[in-house]
Amino acid sequence: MHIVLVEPEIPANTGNVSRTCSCTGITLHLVRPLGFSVDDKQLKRAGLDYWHLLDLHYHDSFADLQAKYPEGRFFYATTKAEKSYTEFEYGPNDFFVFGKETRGLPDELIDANLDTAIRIPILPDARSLNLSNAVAIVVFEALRQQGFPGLT
Ligand SMILES: C[S@@+](CC[C@H](N)C(=O)[O-])C[C@H]1O[C@@H](n2cnc3c(N)ncnc32)[C@H](O)[C@@H]1O
Repeated sequence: MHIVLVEPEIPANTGNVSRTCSCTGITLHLVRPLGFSVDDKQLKRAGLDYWHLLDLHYHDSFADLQAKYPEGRFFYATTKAEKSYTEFEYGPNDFFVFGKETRGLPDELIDANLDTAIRIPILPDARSLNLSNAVAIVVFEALRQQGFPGLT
């Protein structure tokens, strides 16, 4: 599976997501521009000593990434989705796309992909979950559905 962070801004969040990906064998894609340097201390600290396990790819734009994976099925995590993340059956070649901390995913991207936009239920008055927590919730549902492949 693949996690895509579109223009992440907070290094500790990307560090946490890196660690989740390292521990589960999920590929991480970072779409530029990033709001931090990849040498950032907070990024490294959150990822601890798991970096050697991480399959990490950088892309100059989301369109670039999609062009590299024409067979991929893309799910878009957003509070604006109508469907819950539990409504789909996920597979090993799926991509899960997450937006930046301040603004989320661009409206045009969501509007063009409403059929595979997924929402984690939260209270109506709450704005959103933390990015790295949202990633962990979705990833572990997808892994659970597939019997936690290769994990003990
Ligand atoms: C901090 S949130 C962005 C908040 C932004 N103000 C917004 O309204 O989208 C960062 C990312 O985490 C994911 N996220 C956070 N809460 C979510 C939820 N309840 N359902 C689905 N995705 C969520 C989305 O991918 C979002 O773009």
